[in-house]
Amino acid sequence: MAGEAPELSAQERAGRAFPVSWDQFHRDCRALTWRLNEVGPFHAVIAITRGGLVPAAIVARELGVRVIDTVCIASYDHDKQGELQVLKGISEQAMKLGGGTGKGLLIVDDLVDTGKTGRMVRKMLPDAHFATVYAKPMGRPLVDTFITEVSQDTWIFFPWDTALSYHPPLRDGAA
Ligand SMILES: O=P(O)(O)OC[C@H]1O[C@H](OP(=O)(O)OP(=O)(O)O)[C@H](O)[C@@H]1O
Ligand SMILES: O=c1[nH]c(=O)c2nc[nH]c2[nH]1
Ligand SMILES: [Mg+2]
Repeated sequence: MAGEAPELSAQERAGRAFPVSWDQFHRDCRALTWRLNEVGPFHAVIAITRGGLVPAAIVARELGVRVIDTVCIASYDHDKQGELQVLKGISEQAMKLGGGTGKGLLIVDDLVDTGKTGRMVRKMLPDAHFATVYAKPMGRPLVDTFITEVSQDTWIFFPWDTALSYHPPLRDGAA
């Protein structure tokens, strides 16, 4: 409708930016495994795709877990949150390893934001341990182990979504 303000994306609403480099992400994943090592051992890692794939690989390597499964969920179209869609569920084999309830399984994602994605996977595996690298306050209660909390109005920029680019100086005309 004419005159109506365009709907802001979750990223635009966030306001603050938290860019994460590959180095930083690797360090944060390693820090996460230090904590998880106190909780395990785990029979398998379940990565929430796609964001959970990178931390799942690092965590599984550090913890010596070789069984990795995925639960494929789509919600954000770039930065707009829509209805959750389960594109692929947890495999029968991984379900069996977790005794049907997820006991001894480790769910890994890059972050929890509103908690919508995490809540859906927790329902599938109520007894699993849920770990994320980053957590925002709304999703935090769902997570068993995480490394860094950022405010709800922060958008995290992951290294696989970004590239180096020119950044103008803070003061006008200083370029
Ligand atoms: O707590 P929530 O508000 O549900 O948001 C968190 C989820 O959003 C992102 O995934 P996304 O749906 O963008 O898909 P992707 O992992 O394929 O990028 C992120 O990787 C988490 O899985
Ligand atoms: O790259 C991302 N950064 C975020 O902060 C976020 N929250 C939900 N989904 C997200 N994706
Ligand atoms: Mg995701």
